[in-house]
Amino acid sequence: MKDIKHFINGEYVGSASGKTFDNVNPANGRVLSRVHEAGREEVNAAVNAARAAFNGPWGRMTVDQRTEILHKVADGINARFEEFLDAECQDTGKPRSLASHIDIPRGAANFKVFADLIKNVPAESFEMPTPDGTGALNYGIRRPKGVIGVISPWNLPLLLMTWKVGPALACGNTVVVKPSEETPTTTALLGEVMKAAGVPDGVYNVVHGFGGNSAGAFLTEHPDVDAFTFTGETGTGETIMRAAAKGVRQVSLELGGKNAGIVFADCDMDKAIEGTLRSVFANCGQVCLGTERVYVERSIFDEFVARLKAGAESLVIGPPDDETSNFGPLISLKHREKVLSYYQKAIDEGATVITGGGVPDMPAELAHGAWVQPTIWTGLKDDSPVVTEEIFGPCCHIRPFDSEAEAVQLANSLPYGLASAIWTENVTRAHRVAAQVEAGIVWVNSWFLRDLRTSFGGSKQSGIGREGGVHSLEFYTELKNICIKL
Ligand SMILES: NC(=O)c1ccc[n+]([C@@H]2O[C@H](COP(=O)([O-])OP(=O)(O)OC[C@H]3O[C@@H](n4cnc5c(N)ncnc54)[C@H](O)[C@@H]3O)[C@@H](O)[C@H]2O)c1
Ligand SMILES: O=C/C=C/C=C(\O)C(=O)O
Repeated sequence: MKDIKHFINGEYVGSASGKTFDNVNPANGRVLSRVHEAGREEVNAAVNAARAAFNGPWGRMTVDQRTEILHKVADGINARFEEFLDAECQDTGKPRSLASHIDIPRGAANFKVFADLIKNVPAESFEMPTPDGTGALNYGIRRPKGVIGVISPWNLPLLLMTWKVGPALACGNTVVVKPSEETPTTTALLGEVMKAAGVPDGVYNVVHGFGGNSAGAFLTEHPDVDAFTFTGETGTGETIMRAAAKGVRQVSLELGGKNAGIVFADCDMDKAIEGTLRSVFANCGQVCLGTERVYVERSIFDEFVARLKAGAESLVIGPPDDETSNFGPLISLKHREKVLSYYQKAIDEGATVITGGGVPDMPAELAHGAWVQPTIWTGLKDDSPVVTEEIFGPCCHIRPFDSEAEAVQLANSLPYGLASAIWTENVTRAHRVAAQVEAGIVWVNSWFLRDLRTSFGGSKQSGIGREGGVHSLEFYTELKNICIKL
């Protein structure tokens, strides 16, 4: 059985305690590898290594030297594309067609984009008068923050981890990464790529383990980490924020959502169906940006529901190695219990189950996998937990609306505000509604269309701060003003 170890100061090391946990393939329930669980000792070693590399070789490099190495990291991911793809698909069960188009290419792009960006950020400067007439010049310079703690989730493991590590390193920081316990493999593999690309030892460190009372908590409690960047559940974000408060450390939080899709009668129905299908069911519904509430103008409600049902029923459920499959399992049996509890709640509350609602029949070799059916409901009340709480599964509730104002009010009715998708061919309406929807990201006639230079993040309980483009550089650097009296 393969062992997955921590990556500390350029070396793979096991846990002193000898403690390990199983990494399970959610498509068939088989154990893929044994993962070492970090104690305080390993976390401490990783943070110390990161600090030494920050004060040492990485901190001393020029921006050109650093960015050249980060391009090599991206090239290294691409050179080992199939290995990354296999690892990601086995850890998550997601279709190869998805991971080969999104997860792994974005893993590489996240290094290239921020390596290029950092070379092109202008600095601000202000000239000012002084009473003696000589004047003064103010100018800003950016410096890396130091050691960054990166805590990432399991749904897009390589993509979401590199989305943070790419800009953090480009800005000259060093990192200690705690990947999700469900998906440790690509984060571990990246250590080999870093080493081969010439990233100095200690710049990229990885500790494995769980959240509370394990590697995650030990990392956030460590006093020598300067800032934390986290993607995951809102409740975990609150816990991390509390830990970061000690020592007044900054946080960037990309949290949960309960995203609304708004479909107007003047939409292009083909586009709205195709986009909504993706936004509800891609990655088995485990995308933070995914749509779980769909509001449809009443005159097209029945047609929309019928066509989304047909689309959901045409999805091909299967494991990653089945090339025809485009719908994989959930991440774990534990997560399936949560999703199925909402499937039951919907029935208890009198929903009309348009399609799905249970567990699909799978062949014997996949019977222990975390499979669920793509599911659509109608008829629930607006305050049902199925409509107000993030399920993070392949399901949505569809509800009719009668006016634009009602659609906006419904979309804004929850404490989350991550993303929204609006479907209309009326460009004036698109601008008007997009401006009113309370979300950090609004797509019009598209979904998950990403330009990495744009801001990314959530409002309300969906997060704090923005990453992407210069916004990432703002988080991963400290801006200093220098005032020179002339
Ligand atoms: N806003 C975004 O960009 C975005 C993107 C992807 C996922 N998400 C959200 O992530 C969630 C799914 O991911 P998940 O289940 O892995 O989230 P999670 O919060 O359970 O775990 C995320 C990470 O935090 C760690 N963790 C858990 N408890 C911790 C603690 N007390 N201290 C330190 N670390 C701790 C976990 O081990 C894991 O590495 C969903 O809510 C989804 O909406 C948000
Ligand atoms: O599941 C959440 C998806 C997040 C996507 C990004 O952070 C991104 O595309 O940069």
